Amino acid sequence: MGQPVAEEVIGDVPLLAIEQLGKRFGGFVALDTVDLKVPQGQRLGLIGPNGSGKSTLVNCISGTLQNETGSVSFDGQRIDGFPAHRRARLGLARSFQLPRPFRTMTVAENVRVPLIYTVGARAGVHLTQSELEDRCMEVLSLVALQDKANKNPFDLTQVEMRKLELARAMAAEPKLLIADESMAGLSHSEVEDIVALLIRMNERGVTIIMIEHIMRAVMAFSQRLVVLVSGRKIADGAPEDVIKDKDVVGAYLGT
Ligand SMILES: Nc1ncnc2c1ncn2[C@@H]1O[C@H](COP(=O)(O)OP(=O)(O)OP(=O)(O)O)[C@@H](O)[C@H]1O
Repeated sequence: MGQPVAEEVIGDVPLLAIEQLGKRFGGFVALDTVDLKVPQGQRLGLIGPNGSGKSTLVNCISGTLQNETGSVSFDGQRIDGFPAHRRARLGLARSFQLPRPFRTMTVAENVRVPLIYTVGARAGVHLTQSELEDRCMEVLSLVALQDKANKNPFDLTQVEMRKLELARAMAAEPKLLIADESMAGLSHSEVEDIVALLIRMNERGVTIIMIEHIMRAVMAFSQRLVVLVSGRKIADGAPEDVIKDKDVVGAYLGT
Protein backbone atom coordinates (compact mmCIF):
# COMPACT_ATOMS: atom_id res chain seq x y z
CA MET A 1 0.00 0.00 0.00
CA GLY A 2 1.13 3.53 -0.62
CA GLN A 3 3.57 2.14 -3.19
CA PRO A 4 3.41 3.34 -6.75
CA VAL A 5 2.68 0.48 -9.12
CA ALA A 6 3.90 1.75 -12.43
CA GLU A 7 7.45 2.88 -12.99
CA GLU A 8 6.24 6.04 -14.76
CA VAL A 9 4.88 7.44 -11.48
CA ILE A 10 8.39 7.75 -10.11
CA GLY A 11 10.30 10.91 -10.90
CA ASP A 12 13.54 9.82 -9.20
CA VAL A 13 16.24 7.59 -10.62
CA PRO A 14 14.97 3.98 -10.38
CA LEU A 15 17.03 1.53 -8.34
CA LEU A 16 17.20 -0.82 -11.35
CA ALA A 17 16.88 0.31 -14.95
CA ILE A 18 17.00 -2.20 -17.79
CA GLU A 19 16.82 -0.78 -21.26
CA GLN A 20 16.37 -2.63 -24.53
CA LEU A 21 18.04 -5.72 -23.09
CA GLY A 22 18.83 -8.49 -25.55
CA LYS A 23 20.43 -11.91 -25.15
CA ARG A 24 20.84 -14.76 -27.66
CA PHE A 25 22.08 -18.30 -27.27
CA GLY A 26 23.45 -19.08 -30.72
CA GLY A 27 20.59 -18.16 -33.04
CA PHE A 28 17.95 -18.43 -30.28
CA VAL A 29 16.61 -15.14 -28.93
CA ALA A 30 16.23 -15.60 -25.16
CA LEU A 31 15.61 -11.92 -24.36
CA ASP A 32 14.26 -9.45 -26.88
CA THR A 33 14.52 -5.70 -26.15
CA VAL A 34 13.29 -5.89 -22.57
CA ASP A 35 12.71 -2.60 -20.72
CA LEU A 36 12.15 -2.58 -16.97
CA LYS A 37 12.53 0.12 -14.36
CA VAL A 38 12.16 -0.83 -10.72
CA PRO A 39 11.79 1.94 -8.15
CA GLN A 40 13.39 1.71 -4.73
CA GLY A 41 11.24 -0.22 -2.26
CA GLN A 42 9.00 -2.03 -4.72
CA ARG A 43 7.89 -5.66 -4.50
CA LEU A 44 7.77 -6.89 -8.06
CA GLY A 45 6.57 -10.29 -9.24
CA LEU A 46 8.10 -11.68 -12.44
CA ILE A 47 6.17 -14.51 -14.07
CA GLY A 48 6.10 -16.35 -17.37
CA PRO A 49 5.98 -19.87 -18.81
CA ASN A 50 8.96 -22.22 -18.59
CA GLY A 51 11.67 -21.05 -20.94
CA SER A 52 10.29 -17.51 -21.26
CA GLY A 53 13.59 -15.91 -20.22
CA LYS A 54 13.08 -15.12 -16.52
CA SER A 55 16.33 -16.75 -15.37
CA THR A 56 18.22 -15.30 -18.33
CA LEU A 57 16.99 -11.83 -17.35
CA VAL A 58 18.01 -12.36 -13.73
CA ASN A 59 21.39 -13.71 -14.82
CA CYS A 60 21.97 -10.60 -16.96
CA ILE A 61 21.06 -8.40 -13.97
CA SER A 62 23.22 -10.25 -11.45
CA GLY A 63 26.15 -10.70 -13.82
CA THR A 64 26.33 -14.45 -14.33
CA LEU A 65 25.43 -13.77 -17.97
CA GLN A 66 26.45 -10.85 -20.12
CA ASN A 67 23.74 -9.11 -22.16
CA GLU A 68 24.54 -8.52 -25.82
CA THR A 69 22.46 -5.43 -26.42
CA GLY A 70 20.91 -2.78 -24.20
CA SER A 71 21.97 -1.75 -20.72
CA VAL A 72 21.56 -2.52 -17.02
CA SER A 73 21.87 0.34 -14.53
CA PHE A 74 21.75 0.00 -10.76
CA ASP A 75 21.43 2.90 -8.36
CA GLY A 76 22.14 5.31 -11.21
CA GLN A 77 25.28 3.50 -12.39
CA ARG A 78 25.74 1.40 -15.53
CA ILE A 79 26.68 -2.12 -14.33
CA ASP A 80 26.52 -4.36 -17.39
CA GLY A 81 30.10 -5.35 -17.93
CA PHE A 82 30.74 -5.58 -14.18
CA PRO A 83 31.50 -9.08 -12.85
CA ALA A 84 28.92 -10.65 -10.53
CA HIS A 85 30.94 -10.09 -7.33
CA ARG A 86 31.22 -6.37 -8.04
CA ARG A 87 27.47 -6.13 -8.59
CA ALA A 88 26.94 -7.99 -5.29
CA ARG A 89 29.11 -5.47 -3.45
CA LEU A 90 27.01 -2.65 -4.91
CA GLY A 91 23.97 -4.18 -3.22
CA LEU A 92 22.54 -6.67 -5.68
CA ALA A 93 21.75 -10.10 -4.24
CA ARG A 94 19.96 -13.15 -5.51
CA SER A 95 18.82 -16.38 -4.00
CA PHE A 96 18.67 -19.61 -5.97
CA GLN A 97 15.83 -22.08 -6.39
CA LEU A 98 18.10 -24.92 -5.36
CA PRO A 99 19.98 -23.74 -2.26
CA ARG A 100 23.69 -24.42 -2.42
CA PRO A 101 25.02 -23.95 1.11
CA PHE A 102 28.58 -24.90 1.96
CA ARG A 103 28.35 -28.48 3.22
CA THR A 104 31.21 -28.37 5.67
CA MET A 105 30.06 -25.17 7.41
CA THR A 106 27.41 -24.53 10.02
CA VAL A 107 24.28 -22.50 9.30
CA ALA A 108 25.89 -19.44 10.94
CA GLU A 109 29.12 -19.84 9.00
CA ASN A 110 27.12 -20.01 5.79
CA VAL A 111 25.70 -16.57 6.60
CA ARG A 112 29.09 -15.21 7.66
CA VAL A 113 30.69 -15.88 4.26
CA PRO A 114 28.55 -13.47 2.20
CA LEU A 115 28.79 -10.96 5.07
CA ILE A 116 32.60 -11.00 4.86
CA TYR A 117 32.82 -11.02 1.07
CA THR A 118 30.24 -8.34 0.37
CA VAL A 119 29.62 -6.03 3.35
CA GLY A 120 33.13 -6.54 4.77
CA ALA A 121 34.67 -5.89 1.35
CA ARG A 122 32.93 -2.55 0.81
CA ALA A 123 35.20 0.47 0.75
CA GLY A 124 35.71 1.95 4.19
CA VAL A 125 33.99 -0.92 6.03
CA HIS A 126 35.83 -2.94 8.63
CA LEU A 127 33.74 -5.43 10.58
CA THR A 128 35.14 -6.64 13.88
CA GLN A 129 34.60 -10.24 14.94
CA SER A 130 31.82 -9.26 17.35
CA GLU A 131 30.12 -7.09 14.71
CA LEU A 132 30.24 -10.07 12.35
CA GLU A 133 28.66 -12.30 15.01
CA ASP A 134 25.95 -9.72 15.79
CA ARG A 135 25.04 -9.20 12.16
CA CYS A 136 25.05 -12.91 11.51
CA MET A 137 22.64 -13.58 14.39
CA GLU A 138 20.48 -10.62 13.35
CA VAL A 139 20.04 -12.12 9.87
CA LEU A 140 19.36 -15.58 11.31
CA SER A 141 16.73 -14.07 13.63
CA LEU A 142 15.08 -12.35 10.68
CA VAL A 143 14.49 -15.76 9.09
CA ALA A 144 13.80 -17.46 12.46
CA LEU A 145 16.83 -19.75 12.21
CA GLN A 146 18.72 -18.41 15.23
CA ASP A 147 18.19 -21.70 17.07
CA LYS A 148 19.79 -23.60 14.18
CA ALA A 149 22.95 -21.48 14.03
CA ASN A 150 25.28 -24.35 14.92
CA LYS A 151 23.56 -27.02 12.86
CA ASN A 152 24.80 -28.37 9.57
CA PRO A 153 22.63 -27.00 6.73
CA PHE A 154 21.87 -30.53 5.62
CA ASP A 155 20.09 -31.16 8.92
CA LEU A 156 17.57 -28.43 8.05
CA THR A 157 14.09 -29.08 6.67
CA GLN A 158 13.25 -28.02 3.12
CA VAL A 159 11.63 -24.74 4.22
CA GLU A 160 14.48 -23.98 6.64
CA MET A 161 16.93 -24.55 3.79
CA ARG A 162 15.04 -21.96 1.69
CA LYS A 163 15.17 -19.56 4.65
CA LEU A 164 18.92 -20.09 4.94
CA GLU A 165 19.26 -19.31 1.24
CA LEU A 166 17.35 -16.04 1.76
CA ALA A 167 19.42 -15.30 4.88
CA ARG A 168 22.63 -15.70 2.87
CA ALA A 169 21.30 -13.22 0.32
CA MET A 170 20.21 -10.81 3.10
CA ALA A 171 23.60 -11.06 4.82
CA ALA A 172 25.02 -9.03 1.95
CA GLU A 173 22.75 -6.14 3.05
CA PRO A 174 21.34 -5.81 -0.46
CA LYS A 175 19.40 -2.91 -1.89
CA LEU A 176 17.84 -5.30 -4.38
CA LEU A 177 17.08 -8.96 -3.72
CA ILE A 178 16.07 -11.26 -6.55
CA ALA A 179 14.34 -14.30 -5.10
CA ASP A 180 14.29 -17.07 -7.70
CA GLU A 181 11.55 -19.63 -7.02
CA SER A 182 12.05 -19.69 -3.26
CA MET A 183 8.84 -21.65 -2.70
CA ALA A 184 8.80 -24.47 -5.24
CA GLY A 185 7.78 -27.76 -3.64
CA LEU A 186 6.74 -26.24 -0.28
CA SER A 187 3.40 -26.79 1.48
CA HIS A 188 0.64 -24.17 1.58
CA SER A 189 1.61 -22.92 5.05
CA GLU A 190 5.33 -22.96 4.22
CA VAL A 191 4.62 -20.84 1.14
CA GLU A 192 2.74 -18.36 3.36
CA ASP A 193 5.69 -18.36 5.73
CA ILE A 194 8.18 -17.48 2.96
CA VAL A 195 5.87 -14.80 1.50
CA ALA A 196 5.60 -13.21 4.97
CA LEU A 197 9.38 -13.37 5.30
CA LEU A 198 9.93 -11.67 1.94
CA ILE A 199 7.45 -8.95 2.91
CA ARG A 200 9.36 -8.43 6.21
CA MET A 201 12.58 -8.07 4.23
CA ASN A 202 10.90 -5.52 1.96
CA GLU A 203 9.68 -3.61 5.03
CA ARG A 204 13.34 -3.28 6.05
CA GLY A 205 13.86 -1.29 2.84
CA VAL A 206 14.96 -4.01 0.43
CA THR A 207 13.53 -3.83 -3.08
CA ILE A 208 12.53 -7.34 -4.15
CA ILE A 209 11.98 -9.04 -7.49
CA MET A 210 10.30 -12.38 -6.98
CA ILE A 211 10.27 -15.03 -9.72
CA GLU A 212 7.58 -17.54 -8.95
CA HIS A 213 5.16 -19.97 -10.54
CA ILE A 214 2.91 -20.29 -7.44
CA MET A 215 0.25 -17.71 -8.29
CA ARG A 216 -1.24 -17.32 -4.80
CA ALA A 217 2.23 -16.39 -3.57
CA VAL A 218 2.75 -14.01 -6.48
CA MET A 219 -0.57 -12.27 -5.80
CA ALA A 220 0.01 -12.06 -2.03
CA PHE A 221 3.48 -10.60 -2.49
CA SER A 222 3.49 -8.39 -5.57
CA GLN A 223 2.72 -4.70 -5.80
CA ARG A 224 3.48 -4.90 -9.49
CA LEU A 225 3.48 -7.82 -11.89
CA VAL A 226 5.60 -8.26 -15.02
CA VAL A 227 5.03 -11.07 -17.51
CA LEU A 228 7.67 -12.43 -19.88
CA VAL A 229 6.75 -14.65 -22.81
CA SER A 230 9.33 -15.84 -25.36
CA GLY A 231 11.86 -13.30 -24.12
CA ARG A 232 9.50 -10.35 -24.43
CA LYS A 233 7.67 -8.37 -21.78
CA ILE A 234 3.98 -8.74 -22.61
CA ALA A 235 2.42 -7.13 -19.51
CA ASP A 236 3.49 -4.83 -16.68
CA GLY A 237 1.23 -3.25 -14.09
CA ALA A 238 -1.07 -3.77 -11.13
CA PRO A 239 -1.32 -7.56 -10.43
CA GLU A 240 -5.13 -7.57 -10.44
CA ASP A 241 -5.12 -6.01 -13.93
CA VAL A 242 -2.28 -8.08 -15.34
CA ILE A 243 -3.85 -11.45 -14.44
CA LYS A 244 -7.01 -10.43 -16.35
CA ASP A 245 -5.09 -9.33 -19.44
CA LYS A 246 -6.17 -11.54 -22.33
CA ASP A 247 -2.63 -11.93 -23.71
CA VAL A 248 -1.40 -13.05 -20.29
CA VAL A 249 -4.27 -15.50 -19.84
CA GLY A 250 -3.71 -16.85 -23.36
CA ALA A 251 0.05 -17.21 -23.07
CA TYR A 252 0.51 -18.27 -19.47
CA LEU A 253 -2.32 -18.37 -16.98
CA GLY A 254 -4.77 -20.13 -19.29
CA THR A 255 -2.38 -22.95 -20.10
N1 LIG B 1 23.12 -21.36 -21.50
C1 LIG B 1 22.14 -21.55 -22.39
N2 LIG B 1 22.40 -22.03 -23.63
C2 LIG B 1 21.42 -22.21 -24.53
N3 LIG B 1 20.12 -21.91 -24.29
C3 LIG B 1 19.81 -21.45 -23.10
C4 LIG B 1 20.78 -21.23 -22.07
N4 LIG B 1 20.17 -20.73 -20.96
C5 LIG B 1 18.86 -20.65 -21.28
N5 LIG B 1 18.64 -21.07 -22.54
C6 LIG B 1 17.35 -21.11 -23.24
O1 LIG B 1 16.79 -19.80 -23.16
C7 LIG B 1 15.37 -19.89 -22.94
C8 LIG B 1 15.03 -19.11 -21.69
O2 LIG B 1 15.48 -19.86 -20.56
P1 LIG B 1 15.30 -19.35 -19.07
O3 LIG B 1 15.98 -20.36 -18.20
O4 LIG B 1 15.74 -17.95 -18.98
O5 LIG B 1 13.73 -19.44 -18.89
P2 LIG B 1 12.86 -19.33 -17.56
O6 LIG B 1 11.71 -18.41 -17.88
O7 LIG B 1 13.72 -18.96 -16.42
O8 LIG B 1 12.32 -20.81 -17.41
P3 LIG B 1 11.89 -21.64 -16.08
O9 LIG B 1 10.60 -21.06 -15.59
O10 LIG B 1 11.71 -23.03 -16.60
O11 LIG B 1 13.02 -21.53 -15.08
C9 LIG B 1 15.03 -21.37 -22.88
O12 LIG B 1 14.55 -21.78 -24.14
C10 LIG B 1 16.35 -22.03 -22.56
O13 LIG B 1 16.42 -23.35 -23.10
